[in-house]
Amino acid sequence: MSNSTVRAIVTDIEGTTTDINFVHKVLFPYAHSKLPDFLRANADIPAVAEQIDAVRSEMGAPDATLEAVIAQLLHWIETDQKITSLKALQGMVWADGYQRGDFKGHLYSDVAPALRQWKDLGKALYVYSSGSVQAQKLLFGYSDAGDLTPLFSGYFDTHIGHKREATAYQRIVAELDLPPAAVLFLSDVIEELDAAKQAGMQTLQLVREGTQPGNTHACVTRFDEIAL
Ligand SMILES: CSCCC(=O)C(=O)COP(=O)(O)O
Ligand SMILES: [Mg+2]
Repeated sequence: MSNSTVRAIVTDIEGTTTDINFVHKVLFPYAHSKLPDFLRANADIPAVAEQIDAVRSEMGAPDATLEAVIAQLLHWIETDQKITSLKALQGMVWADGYQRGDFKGHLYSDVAPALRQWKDLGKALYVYSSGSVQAQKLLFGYSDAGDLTPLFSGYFDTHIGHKREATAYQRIVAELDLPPAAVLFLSDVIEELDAAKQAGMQTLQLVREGTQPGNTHACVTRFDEIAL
């Protein structure tokens, strides 16, 4: 058992556990190519219809045709918008890709061993990503290190709030029922770390290849440099 003050760890995905290139060069293009036909085929399924209506609402166009909705979604993918309805629909499309073996969820080689070690030390592990909870479970469930979902106690997406807003982190610590200072947030993005720190959480920046280190949060380049 560890004596560290950290009792729970909340990790970002893109740029933290996972190469940004996997998200931008594999997942986003896959969604871009498959989403139009997925929507045309499944628009009447209630879970899909609900997200299509949410897109219309986000567009401020309640009567938008399905083709207009598709065009909007493709534009949001191209411009990497973190819009909850887009993220939900992407998760549905990626499910097919993972299940068919078109790709596996990329994890840096240091991630799975560290997660297992932290879990063995009694730390509760959570994910917080702009990707939907379904997309998070798929990435860790079909990861290139195997199914890591049993390691996690919970998942948060933009339903809890946006990642650059302190209120999202306040809600997460309330859900965890822990003092904020007992929760460590890991991310590559300074604005996310700033928001988590503002909520009272401990923070660490992951400086993976291509990430610019900041000077307001402690930095590591790999999960195995994190001593708990
Ligand atoms: C959950 S895998 C897909 C990640 C994603 O869609 C995304 O927008 C990345 O967001 P993050 O908050 O992990 O940087
Ligand atoms: Mg990130």
